[in-house]
Amino acid sequence: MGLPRFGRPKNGDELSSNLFVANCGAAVGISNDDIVSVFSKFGELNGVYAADDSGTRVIVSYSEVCSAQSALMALHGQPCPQLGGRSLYIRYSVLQPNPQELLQAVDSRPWNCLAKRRVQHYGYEFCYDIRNVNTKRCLGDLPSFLSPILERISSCPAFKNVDPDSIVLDQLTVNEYPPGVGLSPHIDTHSAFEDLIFSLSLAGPCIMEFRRYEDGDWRPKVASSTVTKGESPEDGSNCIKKAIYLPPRSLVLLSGEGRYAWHHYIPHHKIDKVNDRVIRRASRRVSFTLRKVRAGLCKCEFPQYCDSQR
Ligand SMILES: O=C(O)CCC(=O)C(=O)O
Ligand SMILES: [Fe+2]
Repeated sequence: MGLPRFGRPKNGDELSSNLFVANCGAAVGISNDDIVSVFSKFGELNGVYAADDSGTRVIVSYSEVCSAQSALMALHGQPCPQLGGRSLYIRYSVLQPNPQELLQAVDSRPWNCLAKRRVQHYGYEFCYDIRNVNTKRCLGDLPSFLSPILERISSCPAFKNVDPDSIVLDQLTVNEYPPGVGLSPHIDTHSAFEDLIFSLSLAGPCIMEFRRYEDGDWRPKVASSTVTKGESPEDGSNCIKKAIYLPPRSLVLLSGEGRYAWHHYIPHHKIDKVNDRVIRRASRRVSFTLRKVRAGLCKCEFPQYCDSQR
């Protein structure tokens, strides 16, 4: 899979557990051991990597963001006596997930075939018959190919004030949709997962529609054989709708009302209309849905949609 790829954070205040360090490296007489000995004073290191072929720029990767923060504050712009008095230039650097590598990683693992799409589950299996996870059977830790994504999520400034535990995600469902295949309107079972649900789109785009049904569901309250026009998921005339476009490499986050009270739905279309543009679905869309399995009962403010409160 090659060396990890790092880049400048897009968002100016994005912290990271990785530092880009310039004026430092073999070409200016500083060995990797010297770098490790200076930077390891601030916390546990994952490694030191060449940032490019210059021999003067390295990436110092820590296990914890706070270690990187302390090292940056102490060492940036200061002559460093242990490194021959050189002044280091330091900034944060983020691990960049490589979409091709993520797709190769899942394609090298076995897929489970559902009627119209293929899925993989990591952490815990999601059982479609009960719309819940089997918490008694842990499938193990999330795979290492997810690390760059998990790191980007945990270092995102939007989560500066959230309980850090709420973004320790432990369940991944990978969905592969052929063109024309979508997903019926649903709310992820409240008792199965915590509040934050992330979905990363890869390979191809789609529209995700959000629907708020006042009576709780799109399904008729009578036997399904009597479904009439106006009660199919396609129709959706008895709800408020909002749609968002999910291009490849975008990450959508469902939380609060959007996670607990709105159905999400991927229309079974080969073509989507986005404003006035017509967007053709690619040969496939692969999504990585990341969630945290719920430990107790859901206590959300939307009891009409909540299986824990019914
Ligand atoms: O494909 C997606 O982005 C969403 C998948 C989803 O909603 C689910 O697995 O519950
Ligand atoms: Fe879902």
